[in-house]
Amino acid sequence: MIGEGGTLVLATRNKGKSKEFREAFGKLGVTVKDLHDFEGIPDIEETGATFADNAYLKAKAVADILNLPVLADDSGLCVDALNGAPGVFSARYAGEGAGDKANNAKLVRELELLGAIVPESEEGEGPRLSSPARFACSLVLYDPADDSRLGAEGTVEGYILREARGADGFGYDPLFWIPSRRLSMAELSVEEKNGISHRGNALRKLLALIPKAN
Ligand SMILES: O=c1[nH]c(=O)c2ncn([C@@H]3O[C@H](COP(=O)(O)OP(=O)(O)OP(=O)(O)O)[C@@H](O)[C@H]3O)c2[nH]1
Ligand SMILES: [Mg+2]
Repeated sequence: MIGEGGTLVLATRNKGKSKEFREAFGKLGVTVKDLHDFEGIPDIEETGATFADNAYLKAKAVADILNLPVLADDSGLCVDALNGAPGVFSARYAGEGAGDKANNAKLVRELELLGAIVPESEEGEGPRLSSPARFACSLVLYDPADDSRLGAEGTVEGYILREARGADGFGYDPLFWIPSRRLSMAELSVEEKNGISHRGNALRKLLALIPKAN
C-alpha cells in the first residue's frame, strides 16, 4: 500500500509530525511527502468524535483528491485531571488557530486553577507535576484504489509538568514528563521520541499490518 517509488503521502500540515514520520520511514527507505508538497488541498474539517474517526476523515479526503494511498495521523493529549481533555481538541485547545504556546499556557493555567498536584511522595524527588496524562495517536492508511484501510493506535503514559522543559519536539512535548526516562518529551531526540511515543507505537503496529510486497 505504500506508493510506487517508495513514496508515502502524509495527510498533515503539522511539520512536527512530518519530521517524526520522516525519521521513522527514512530508515525503511521510504520518502515522506506532506500537504506542503501539494497545492490546492483544502483544510479537512476534523468533525469526528474520536482520533480514529478523524484520522480516517483526513486520509480518505486527501487520498480521494490525489488518487494515491494516504496516511493520516490524528493525535492528542488526554489529561486525567481534565477528564481526558483536550483530547481531539488538542490542536485548538486555546481556540481555533491557537498555536502551541497558547495551548500550553492554557493547559498549565487550567491545572493550576484546579489545584491539580501530584504529591512529591508519589513521584519521588524531581520536577513539580500536576496530573497523570497520556498522548494518543490513531493512524489510518487509506487506499482509494480498492477503498481499503488499515488502522492502528498507540499511546504513551506520563505526567503534565508545571513548568516547561526542553526545546525539541512540538505541541505539548515540553510539558510532558516521562517518568521512566526522567526527561520531558521535548528533551528527547526525534529518534528517541519515536522509540517510545504514541506515534512511534502506532506506527510499529501499522507497519506490522502492511502486507509485504512478496
Ligand atoms: O506535544 C505533543 N507531542 C506530540 O507528539 C503530539 N501529537 C499530537 N499532539 C497535540 O495534538 C494535536 C494534534 O491534532 P491533529 O491530530 O489534528 O494534528 P494537527 O491539527 O496539528 O495537524 P494535522 O495532521 O491535522 O494537519 C497537535 O497539534 C498537538 O497539540 C502532540 N503534542
Ligand atoms: Mg488537525
